[in-house]
Amino acid sequence: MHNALEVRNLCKIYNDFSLDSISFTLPPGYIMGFVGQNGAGKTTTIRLILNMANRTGGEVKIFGSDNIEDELAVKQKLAAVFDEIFFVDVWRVCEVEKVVKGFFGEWDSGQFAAYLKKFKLPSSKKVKDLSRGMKLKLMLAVAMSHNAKLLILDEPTSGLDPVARNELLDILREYISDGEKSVFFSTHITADLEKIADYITLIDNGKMFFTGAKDDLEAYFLIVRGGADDLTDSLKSQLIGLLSNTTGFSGLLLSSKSELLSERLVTEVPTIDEILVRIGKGGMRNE
Ligand SMILES: Nc1ncnc2c1ncn2[C@@H]1O[C@H](COP(=O)(O)OP(=O)(O)OP(=O)(O)O)[C@@H](O)[C@H]1O
Repeated sequence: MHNALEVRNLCKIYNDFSLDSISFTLPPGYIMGFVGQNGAGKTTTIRLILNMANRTGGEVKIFGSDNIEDELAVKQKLAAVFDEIFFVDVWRVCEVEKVVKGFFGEWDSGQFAAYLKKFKLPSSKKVKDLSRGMKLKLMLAVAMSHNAKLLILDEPTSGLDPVARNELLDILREYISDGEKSVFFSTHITADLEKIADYITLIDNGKMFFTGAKDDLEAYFLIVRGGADDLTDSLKSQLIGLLSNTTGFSGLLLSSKSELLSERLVTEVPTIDEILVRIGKGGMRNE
């Protein structure tokens, strides 16, 4: 069986930013969270996957098909939802279907009506009069009503209240429950990753930092704490997000570098939040 999404050595060069050899694999039936600081290159990666920007190098396969050579076939298999709504303000909810269904080969009217009902979307309201959460639900209803096998979402939960966020996570979990569909979503909200992501890909300043199962991410790093005298030069050069003062230090270390640790140091398993915060502070980079 093909992977839902395979990204290999994806590169994009802008004047002042390079996306450098991004690679990851998402199997069918799973959810992958895509994380990294502001400006890390998440939206750029998503735009390249969707062939909305020209890549400098690398390849993208969606259910085994190339995203450029087989673009038409690939587009029927995927659905994307961005932060901004692309429906015209004056359309009523009930009119959206008439306009969008022509774009998709396998539009399912019954499914769309079921989502409108489930999401409690008032069919007579105009798009401009919907709340942010309602607009997002409307975009999701469209995205999930044409039998797409891969749903790609760019920061879907940002700006939603906790109740709407939880609802969305439930919707995504239900969406993949048949084992054939997959979700790839970028986010800054680590609680969402903890709740629903099976896999995580973490990029930093356009470079790969980690990709793999969520549980492996936490095993991939250690938080190291020790007294000021225990901070050797070799350890210091490998620590990410080092915080130090006259009494001691703490930092993030790749578990594979644990040979640098002495018995006097204390180690802890970091949360995803801690990993992101430490990476944000800088230090050693995965070259
Ligand atoms: N069309 C473009 N032309 C030039 N530079 C661009 C273009 N699009 C994005 N960039 C640059 O690429 C870098 C990565 O931007 P991108 O939007 O991919 O980051 P991001 O990880 O999605 O950030 P955020 O979390 O803030 O949404 C930024 O430095 C941005 O200025």
